[in-house]
Amino acid sequence: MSHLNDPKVLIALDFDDEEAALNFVNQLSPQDCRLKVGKEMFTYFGPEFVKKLIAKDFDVFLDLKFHDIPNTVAKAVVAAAKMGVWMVNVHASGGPEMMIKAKEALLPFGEKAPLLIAVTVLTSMDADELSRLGVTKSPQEQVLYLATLAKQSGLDGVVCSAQEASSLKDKFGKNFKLITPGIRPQGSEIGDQKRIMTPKLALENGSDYLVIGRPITQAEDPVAALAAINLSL
Ligand SMILES: O=c1ccn([C@@H]2O[C@H](COP(=O)(O)O)[C@@H](O)[C@H]2O)c(=O)[nH]1
Repeated sequence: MSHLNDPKVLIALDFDDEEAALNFVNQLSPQDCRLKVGKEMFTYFGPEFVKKLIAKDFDVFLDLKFHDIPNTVAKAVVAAAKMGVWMVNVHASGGPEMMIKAKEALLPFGEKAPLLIAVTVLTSMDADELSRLGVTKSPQEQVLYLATLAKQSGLDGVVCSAQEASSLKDKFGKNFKLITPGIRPQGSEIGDQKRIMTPKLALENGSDYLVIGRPITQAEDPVAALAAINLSL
């Protein structure tokens, strides 16, 4: 279900221990955050774990970043929709045909279809890393290029960094959702993220949802860390 107060923080539940993750989740309210399940937890604990979170009334973003041939990706997003997730994603670099097929596959779910989002350029990548892939555009230009393909393919929004959010909001309007990982409250460890921003600035820049993992889950008091972030917004 979608909550009336539309919590902005999507907590990245990157745990290798299901009990520890559920102990943490049991201290949270769906009014204060949504939850993201990514490749680590899904690979360990699968759809049953996702269903446990949904049963606790949380909106779940299934962050599996599908990238495959159109038929396979379309079937995978249908499986996600049947699980009841709120949001699911694919890689924009899988191409327009793949994105269009995925969107079409969700049509039978009507209003219950999850939001379908395309990953543009990972927030762990900077210009150097992109150039190692043979991409000579800047991260900003490449994000804009892939976001344009996603928008033209009928997707609901993109994953990008908050550094690109204001230009994407200006170009695509308020209904095209911008999901931004690489969020780092002042003073927190940057880790492997390259294109970062604080939670407050990210929202001011046009982010719709802030994906935050380690600054919350690795904090001494994760519940207090979430509360402090929500208060700062
Ligand atoms: O471009 C992307 C896409 C996805 N992610 C995911 O978000 C979280 C970020 O966690 P932190 O601990 O806050 O760095 C993580 O699950 C990634 O897989 C991303 O970081 N960047």
